[in-house]
Amino acid sequence: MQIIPGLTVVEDFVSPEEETHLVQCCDERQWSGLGISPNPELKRRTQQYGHLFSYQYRKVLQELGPLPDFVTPVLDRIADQNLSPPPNHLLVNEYEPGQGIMPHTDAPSIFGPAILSLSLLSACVMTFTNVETGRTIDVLLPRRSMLVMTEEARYNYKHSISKDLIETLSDGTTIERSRRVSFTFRQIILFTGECSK
Ligand SMILES: O=C(O)CCC(=O)C(=O)O
Ligand SMILES: [Fe+2]
Repeated sequence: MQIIPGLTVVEDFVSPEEETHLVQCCDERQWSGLGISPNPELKRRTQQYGHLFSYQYRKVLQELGPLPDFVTPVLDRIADQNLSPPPNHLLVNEYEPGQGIMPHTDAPSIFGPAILSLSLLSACVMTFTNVETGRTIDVLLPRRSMLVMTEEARYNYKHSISKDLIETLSDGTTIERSRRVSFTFRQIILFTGECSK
C-alpha cells in the first residue's frame, strides 16, 4: 500500500558498485553552489545536466544537451520499470551532515508530473507535508533507493529533508546521516530561454 498516493520507493535501484561509480563520476566533475557559479547562492553543492535551472531566477536558463553517458543504465531502468517519461534534466545534490532542504513542491509549471530521486551513500528521512492539512508523513529513503513522486505526492505535498545529524522514525529506527548524494531526474516542460547551440 502506498502511504501517500503517487509515492513509491524502489529499493536497491542501483547496485553498490553502480553507486560508487555514479558518485565518482560526479566527483570528477565541477560542483556548483557555496559561492561557485552557476548557482553560487546555494548552501549545498549541486551539478546539473540536460538543462540549467537557476534557483535565483526560478527558471530554466539554458539547454545543456543530453544527459551524460554515466546515467544511461539508470535511465534505461527508469524506462524499463515505466517510472517516468524520459527525463531531460538531472540535478545532483550533495548533502553533508547538517545540510538539508526546506519544504517545497518542485515548480509544477516547469517540471513534469513525475519527479524521481535516487539516494546515494546515505539514507535519509524525507518529510511530506500536506499543503492543505499541514499533516506530515516521514518516509525513509534507503541508500541506493529510487523515490518516485507523482500525483498527490508530487502536487499536494511539500517535501523536505532535515538538517538533523541523527533521524528517528516512528518505529524507532535511527539513521545517522553521512554524506548523501542524490540524483533528481525530471522532465522540463517549460523552457523559454536561449539554446546553447
Ligand atoms: O535530495 C533529494 O532527494 C531531493 C531533492 C529535491 O527535492 C529537489 O532538488 O527538488
Ligand atoms: Fe524537490
